[in-house]
Amino acid sequence: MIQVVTPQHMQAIDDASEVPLDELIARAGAAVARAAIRQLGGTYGRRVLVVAGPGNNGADGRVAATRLRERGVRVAVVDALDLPERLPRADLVIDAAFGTGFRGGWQFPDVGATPVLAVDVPTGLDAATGVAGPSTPHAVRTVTFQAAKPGHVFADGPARCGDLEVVDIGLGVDRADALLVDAAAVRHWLPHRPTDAHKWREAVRIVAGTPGMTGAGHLATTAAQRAGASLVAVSSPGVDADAPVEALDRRVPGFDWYTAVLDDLHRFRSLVIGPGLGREEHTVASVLRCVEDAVVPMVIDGDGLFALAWNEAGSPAVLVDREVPTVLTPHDGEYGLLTGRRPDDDRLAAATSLADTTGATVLLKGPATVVATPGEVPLIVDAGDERLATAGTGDVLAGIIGALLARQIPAHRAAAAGAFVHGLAVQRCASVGVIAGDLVEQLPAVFTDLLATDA
Ligand SMILES: NC(=O)C1=CN([C@@H]2O[C@H](COP(=O)(O)OP(=O)(O)OC[C@H]3O[C@@H](n4cnc5c(N)ncnc54)[C@H](O)[C@@H]3O)[C@@H](O)[C@H]2O)[C@H](O)CC1
Repeated sequence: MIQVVTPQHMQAIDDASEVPLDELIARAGAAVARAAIRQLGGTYGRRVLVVAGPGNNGADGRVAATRLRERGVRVAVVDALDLPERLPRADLVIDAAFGTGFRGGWQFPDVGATPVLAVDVPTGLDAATGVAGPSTPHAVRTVTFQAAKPGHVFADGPARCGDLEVVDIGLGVDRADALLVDAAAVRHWLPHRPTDAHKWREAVRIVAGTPGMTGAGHLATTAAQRAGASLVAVSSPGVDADAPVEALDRRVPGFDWYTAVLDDLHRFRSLVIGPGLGREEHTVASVLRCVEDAVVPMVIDGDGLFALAWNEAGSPAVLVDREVPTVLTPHDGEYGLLTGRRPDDDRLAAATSLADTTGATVLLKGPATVVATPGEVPLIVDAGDERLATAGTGDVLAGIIGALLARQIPAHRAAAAGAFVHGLAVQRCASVGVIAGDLVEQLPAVFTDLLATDA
């Protein structure tokens, strides 16, 4: 997994390093020059313009300029604080104006259609949050050093950075502030089905869907099945319609259904509760009883999160006493319900603080999803895309995580692996018109490919 380190932490790592700054800059600049040559597809006859600022980012760019000249590239360097009226023509612009030390108020020049290679971060992109300033260029590639920064993965970061290259310049990272989840990690986390498997061994209990919202139960159930649950029993309170044929259809009344759910919950390995349950007072009461008394790991999603938020004592009070893992899956609005405030730009901090106050694993949904668990390094999943922003995809994610919990994967990894395969599933779908059920259909192939790949 790629390490993610905040800019402040990276500064501390730099300060503590025995490698002199000049040497770090020499290594950084050489890496930028190599990336530029790859981007140009050669050196002969190529022209590069370096926009170099007054700090270390500019110094990286000036070293790159020297290296490129040594390789025969025609290089012009312009001072970011003294830009000429007309920029020299070039095949590639290297943005070495400002990096993590940028404080705003400077405009990157208009370079038209010339591709931009950014050093560390495109100038104006906040390396801590990914929020771009008004003139931040859209780089085709960004070369950063030693570790990715949160700004590369959140908010405007991915669109402004282009392809991200993380180069080792010889700094020891003492600890990562987060890790970017990749296929190798998820493959490593997935257990093999034991030869003595039986259908109750990885059984998932689902409470989802109500009259008019029956799709939520269906999607969570089929997702859990396709993510490897050996058996799924589903209840959609008050619904008088068949569950998917392979699932156990546990019909429960619209009120006080918690007794029926808790009755034989010990036979299951996880409980998914919340999708499409509605927000009635009696529903809140049943959800809370389940959260208090459920003896298995659980995923609380959608209206289940609403129920937590409307508990008079507050959600932390219900959750901290649970002795088995809990995964909360809020989007920003649900996070706001739970905490009284939507997450701000620092999404790592937002997810971590909710995890710390509740003791739960928090999966904060977004274009880059954050998974935080007390005592664990936060995980970031950026496998999905905007096609996931459609009705029912959250129900699918909850079902997948329920299955992974039932397969005995620890909650932190189950949540991140769930988000990762959810993202891979959408990558296999059509570019337009994707519906949540399409993701479910892709899951067996996603798992098969993940397990088959060498790495
Ligand atoms: N471990 C690493 O990742 C390394 C990264 N390196 C590079 O160093 C920069 C950060 O360097 P720093 O000098 O701290 O910051 P900047 O170069 O971004 O600029 C600071 C410089 O600029 C002035 N300034 C800031 N904003 C403005 C503005 N709007 N107008 C005018 N002047 C401004 C500020 O006053 C300072 O003088 C990092 O991004 C990497 O590229 C090194 O290679 C070492 C290892």
